[in-house]
Amino acid sequence: MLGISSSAAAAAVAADASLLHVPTFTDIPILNVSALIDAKASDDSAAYAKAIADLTMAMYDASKSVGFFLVSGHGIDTALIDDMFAMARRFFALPVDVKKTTSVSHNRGYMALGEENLNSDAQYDGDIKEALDIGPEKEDAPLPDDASELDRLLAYRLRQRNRWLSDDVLPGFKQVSMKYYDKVNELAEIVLEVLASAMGQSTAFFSDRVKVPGTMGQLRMVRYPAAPGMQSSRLSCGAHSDYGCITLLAADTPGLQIYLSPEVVKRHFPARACSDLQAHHESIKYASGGQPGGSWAWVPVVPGTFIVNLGDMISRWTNRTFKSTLHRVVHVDTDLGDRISLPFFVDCDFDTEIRVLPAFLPGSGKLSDPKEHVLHFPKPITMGQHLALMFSSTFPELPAVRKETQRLTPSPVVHVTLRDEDGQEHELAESAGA
Ligand SMILES: O=C(O)CCC(=O)C(=O)O
Ligand SMILES: [Fe+2]
Repeated sequence: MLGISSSAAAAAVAADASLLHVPTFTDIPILNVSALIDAKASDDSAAYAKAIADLTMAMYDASKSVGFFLVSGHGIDTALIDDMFAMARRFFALPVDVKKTTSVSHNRGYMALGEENLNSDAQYDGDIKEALDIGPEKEDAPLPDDASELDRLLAYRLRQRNRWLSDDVLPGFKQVSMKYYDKVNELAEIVLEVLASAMGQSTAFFSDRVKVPGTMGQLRMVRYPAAPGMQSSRLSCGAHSDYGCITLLAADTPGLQIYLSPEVVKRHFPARACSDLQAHHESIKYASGGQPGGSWAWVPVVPGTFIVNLGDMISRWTNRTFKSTLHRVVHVDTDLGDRISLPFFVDCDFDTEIRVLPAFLPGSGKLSDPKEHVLHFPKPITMGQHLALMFSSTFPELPAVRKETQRLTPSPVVHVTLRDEDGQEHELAESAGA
């Protein structure tokens, strides 16, 4: 199904029309990874090298232009994906009190409607969604003795063990969830090998930064009730960029919108459509490098594909050459029922240092954009520092984490050097999380 159904027009009577009248991004890049999966399964190193080489340029282009693409040929059984959606629906149909018994801490367990606000600058209240977060079931890697205080805080706050309902309440839920987790995690590893190659690195770049394989994924099940009267001041999911490396999303109902840059709008939409587009001048923050003058666009639901997007860490490693694109969810169409989506977020270990790669340094880097003269992130940051800063802004009731993060991150403000066309340097200060 592409875009939004016609009955959304009726809902638009009540909803803020500018949220709905955006084009559908039918040209979204598609990467077929089946040859790569076959090469890995048969341990054929020549076929593996060829498959990586064949996908590298497409990944580079998709990452540089939109930071969003579809992955097809992924080999994950449709029946498993369908089971996961059906299980998620059954979970959300349970009474809130029962769902709440799985709540552990942020990023694990149940999160009630309105609890998270992904754009607290623009939304007066939390996202119109409820969710369940699941981490790896394998025993988390114990923290090393010399783990920093910040690592300990994050492990405690964000990475607790899953708490399951008893099997009588929801038979098979844990089994299906973990099977799905493992399969999507395997796919994530494959996509990250291609992404590493597009970043000019060895294909093991990301796996080298996860000490215990499979421990840095987070499966989220989300239910968005249709909200016909939706306004831009409160969305199903507020505009945000993802914080980590990549997200693999399964969705069977439209609702996801991404913010396309003016260049992508010009390239993909005819001039007439262009002039009709809404220009959204929201405050654009995070590492997305979003600019006013672009447009929101629906991401089409294409059966048999995962929607993949890059997170802030990739934007940092590549000095914003690869995009960590703003996105949001708008679900007003009651005829479509509740919207269920299954994002799978993949990070690296908390102590991973993110420093702009030499290949992406402005001026000298062989993969950098020749038009780019600014080093956006002159100071490295660790994955953990970035996550802590982001979570403390999206969960307003986490003042303790915010305070602790500020205490444990001695210099959250970094200085950015801007070079103008005459070669003059200008110093600006920015938050390390931005
Ligand atoms: O549900 C969706 O389509 C996207 C959700 C999302 O962007 C997120 O949870 O980070
Ligand atoms: Fe997201």
